[in-house]
Amino acid sequence: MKKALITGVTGQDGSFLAELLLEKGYDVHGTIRRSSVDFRERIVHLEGHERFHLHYADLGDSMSLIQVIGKVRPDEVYNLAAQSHVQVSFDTPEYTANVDATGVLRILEAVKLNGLADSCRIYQASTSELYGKVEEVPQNELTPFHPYSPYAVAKLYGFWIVKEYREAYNMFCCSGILFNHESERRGETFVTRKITLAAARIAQGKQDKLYLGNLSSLRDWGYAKDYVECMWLILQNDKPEDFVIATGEQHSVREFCELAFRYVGIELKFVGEGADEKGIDRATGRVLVEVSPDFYRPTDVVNLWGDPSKAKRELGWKPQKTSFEELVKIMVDSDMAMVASERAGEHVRTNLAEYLEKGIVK
Ligand SMILES: C[C@H]1O[C@H](OP(=O)(O)OP(=O)(O)OC[C@H]2O[C@@H](n3cnc4c(=O)[nH]c(N)nc43)[C@H](O)[C@@H]2O)[C@@H](O)[C@@H](O)C1=O
Repeated sequence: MKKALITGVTGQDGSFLAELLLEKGYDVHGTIRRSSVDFRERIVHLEGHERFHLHYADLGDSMSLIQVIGKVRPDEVYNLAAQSHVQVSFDTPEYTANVDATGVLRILEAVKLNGLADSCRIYQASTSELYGKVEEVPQNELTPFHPYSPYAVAKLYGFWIVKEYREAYNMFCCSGILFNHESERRGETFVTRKITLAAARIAQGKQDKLYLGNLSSLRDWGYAKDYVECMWLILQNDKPEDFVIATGEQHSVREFCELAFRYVGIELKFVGEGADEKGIDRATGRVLVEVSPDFYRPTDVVNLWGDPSKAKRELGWKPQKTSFEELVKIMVDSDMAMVASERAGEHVRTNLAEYLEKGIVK
């Protein structure tokens, strides 16, 4: 039985990957951080599974990583833990560098120090943010990087240190350069989930308005559940290599918004430009979407569009298994049900949604 260790198992990708690896018969170990609030919501259904195990560890703490890797002795490590919010990285740049850059080095060294350099395969969660202020469209594995946020600069170190350990020590370590990938489990402060949650709340009379930043920003959005399959495929490949994972399709934040509101029965019309742009309900004339400069970033990445040809060709991966339209529908349906339900924990989300609405949390 193969053993996998997933850092960041409580996140969107970690939880989907844990499910996939359990289905494939792996013994799955995940690392969690101590927190006074419970953030195990996405994995609570896996707890109690005989092949699912949790350990305390932190990417900022070498000793914890050396210990957990020494104890588990995994065949595969998936390093998905990160401070993953780009806007937050402008407020916490040093923390972001510690976790997203040096944290990757700590994982590599922990594997090496435990004598697993020849046997353990390592997947590093890299990102389309490396392309940042893009130098070509669409972006593939040969496109030059131009990171454009503290998050992206930290992730660039992660990418290069993985490449370095592969070449210097012959380790099987690879980066998946994943473009934006979303789902019903996406954190509520990323733009897609912020929109689907707000659309559901507005449709059910629980929120008045949605405040967003740059509506013209373009992204290549895929379904996270499809993308974790590719993480696994990258580690099953004959040789360690880096891959772009994307759908090959591009949409704006505005388009995402229009579609999400359409699914809850509201047709939006966008009028105005820049910070004055508004999304108006065609039926009632109510302004439902407004732009708030609070959500502008000091430097923003505005034109991401991935070319997944290499992953298709060499891994047999199928992009767009779930289409853009299906993705938005999955997220809206889930949020409509969640907002309508009175289930435990709802109050926590309600408060967060109110904070989002007021711009207290980005
Ligand atoms: C691949 C990459 O994907 C994610 O990073 P991200 O692309 O920054 O994701 P996001 O959903 O925060 O922003 C997308 C775009 O949407 C614009 N935008 C407008 N209005 C709001 C707004 O109100 N909130 C947010 N969050 N963004 C907004 C914002 O300015 C940006 O241009 C992370 O998983 C990251 O870890 C990662 O690696």
